[in-house]
Order: sequence, then structure tokens, then C-alpha cells
Amino acid sequence: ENGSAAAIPIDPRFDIAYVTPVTIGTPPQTLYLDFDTGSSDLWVFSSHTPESQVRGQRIYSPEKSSTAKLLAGHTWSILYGDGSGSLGNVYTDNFTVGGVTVTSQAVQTAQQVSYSFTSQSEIHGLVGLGFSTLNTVFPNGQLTFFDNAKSTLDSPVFTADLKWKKEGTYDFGFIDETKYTGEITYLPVQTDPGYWTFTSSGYAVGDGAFHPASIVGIADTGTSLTYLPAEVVTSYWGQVDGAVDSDYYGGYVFPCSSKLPSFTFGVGPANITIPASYINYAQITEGSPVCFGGLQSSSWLGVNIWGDVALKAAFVVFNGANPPTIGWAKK
Ligand SMILES: CCNC(=O)c1c(-c2ccccc2)csc1NC(=O)CNCCc1c[nH]c2ccccc12
Repeated sequence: ENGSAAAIPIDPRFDIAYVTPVTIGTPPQTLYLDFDTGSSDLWVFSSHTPESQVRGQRIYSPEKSSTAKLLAGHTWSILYGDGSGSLGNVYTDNFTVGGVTVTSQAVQTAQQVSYSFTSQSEIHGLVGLGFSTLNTVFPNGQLTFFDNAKSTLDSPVFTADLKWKKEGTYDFGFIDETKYTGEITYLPVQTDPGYWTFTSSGYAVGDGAFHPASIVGIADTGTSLTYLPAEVVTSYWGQVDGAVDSDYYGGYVFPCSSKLPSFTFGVGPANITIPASYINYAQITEGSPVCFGGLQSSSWLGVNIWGDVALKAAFVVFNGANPPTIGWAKK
């Protein structure tokens, strides 16, 4: 059974993250979760989350679901690279998104969440769409929603059609030809340690020359910005009047009045262009003349991340066949 669900930006001013409605349990409880190809835990705010850590989020209450079953003796604990994290217990229950149902999906209920999640009232949890090897449930790792659903889908794929400051879609089981133009270019995926890791063939700044390069990075719907090697971002921001890599603001900032070039990245023989507007990510604070860049250095991360700023410029196919591949198309 295939499916399609909305990817809704949580903030009308800038695309911090996208959430998608899901239902869990019997009778169905609706939550809005962040579908995240950069991790592999499905966790939710729950009746087990201390009230002091819940600020407006909807919660999943397993005790109100006749189909919920505690996965006895199992716990989980996840720490993301940005220092945020959460931990708790595990239930299995019915899980539906966009018409696709998994009847015994591992649903990780939070007993602790870090402040950065408490402060995001629009995000009621995450649905990991990375490879199940990254799942943190102990002692037995659990399968992602996609791994569980794969066998019931017409094709073992899901696609991301994220949009700039607009609602996009995640499709499961099929490729919607109306959502892209030209051809889809498929690239091999390295599944170790469990991210959708691929190699970009280079980059260009604005209308400048294309620089062939092998940029190994992860396609990550759960990360807002795009983090690339220092020499790439230096050459980009070098074209912007007044742009500086600020320790104070924690990255490249620039005068909001400056004109930005677009950024093109290679996907095999093809390429994807990120419009300048996507790279003018946000004012530092409401009304500030200082703006924060959507393209930042990956020097301190240890990994290049093609986050939402890049993904929303393309139609992306996450192909879970054996071997997995990742497809990129213009739109
Ligand atoms: C900025 C969030 N991204 C990361 O930490 C991350 C890193 C990473 C590693 C080291 C330093 C910084 C980032 C590698 S893969 C990767 N990707 C993920 O971990 C994807 N999941 C992010 C979930 C997430 C963390 N904090 C949030 C706040 C709002 C919505 C979602 C989140």
C-alpha cells in the first residue's frame, strides 16, 4: 500500500524543520513528527515525558491505546551532533503515515528530552529514515518505519519533495513523475555507518566555473542547513560583500542587504542549483540587519551534511533496494 504525506515547515519565517502528521495506536492519536533521514530512531513526546519538559507538544499515551505493547527490558538514548538528545522506553503499536500502516512499529517514548526539543513546540518527535543499523534501542535494535513498511510498498522507495517556506511531500512506495523535471540521476549510497551517504561530483558558485571535486556527504532531512568543506564555503562567501565567518554568531553571517549568488552541486554528470534565496537563511533576530547563511562549514562536524537548504532545491529518491541508491532530479 503506497502513501503520501505533507512535509510542513514548522516556522513561517524560515525552514528550521518540517513536520508530518502521523497516527499512533487505537484509537488513533495524531502527532506531527520530523521525518529525519539523518537518524534511525522513531521517538515521541509521551505521557512518560516530565511535564517540565513538555511545552505545547502533543504526546503519545500508550496506556490509552488498546494495541500498545511494552517492549519489556528495552531502553533507548540518542545524542545528536548538535548536542540535543532524548531517551526513554519502547512500545510497539500501530503506526500510520499517509495511508501506509505498520502494525507493530517500535515507538520510542521519551522519558527525557533536551531543551532544544522542549523549546520546539511544533515537533512532537522524530521518525528516523536512516538505516536501521543506527537505531539506539538496547539490547535489541529496532527497525525504522521504512524498513518495516518496505515489503508492503509497490517499490522499496520513499521520496522527499521539500519546499522553501511552503508545504512539500514525502511519498512512500512510488515515484511521482509530476514532481520533477528532466531525468533522475541515481548515485551509489555508502550505508556504513547508516546515513544516506553519497558523493557529489563538485560545485559552482553563482554563474562561475564548475569545480570538479568528490564531496562525500549525507542527505539529511533532519538538519536545517547545509555543511560543506571549508574551501567550498570560503569560495562561496568570498563572493558576498560583508560576509564573515563569525565566532560570535557561530558561522557565516552577512549583511541582509547583500546580494547572494546561487550554489550548484554536482550529482554525477548532472547538477542541482540552490537558489540564492534559500541560502539567505534567516535574520539573526527579528528585524536584524545581520543574516545567517544557509551554507556553513563542516570543518568542526567531521561530516558533510546536505541538509534541508540543499534538499529543498531537488526531488530526492531514497531507494531502499539492494544495494540502496539515492536519486536526484531538478524540479
Ligand atoms: C543539527 C542536527 N544534525 C546533526 O546533529 C547531525 C550531525 C552532526 C554531527 C556533528 C556536529 C553537528 C552535526 C551529523 S548527522 C546529523 N544529523 C542528524 O542528527 C539528523 N537528526 C537531527 C535531529 C535533530 C537534532 N536537533 C534537532 C532540533 C530540531 C529538529 C531536529 C533535530
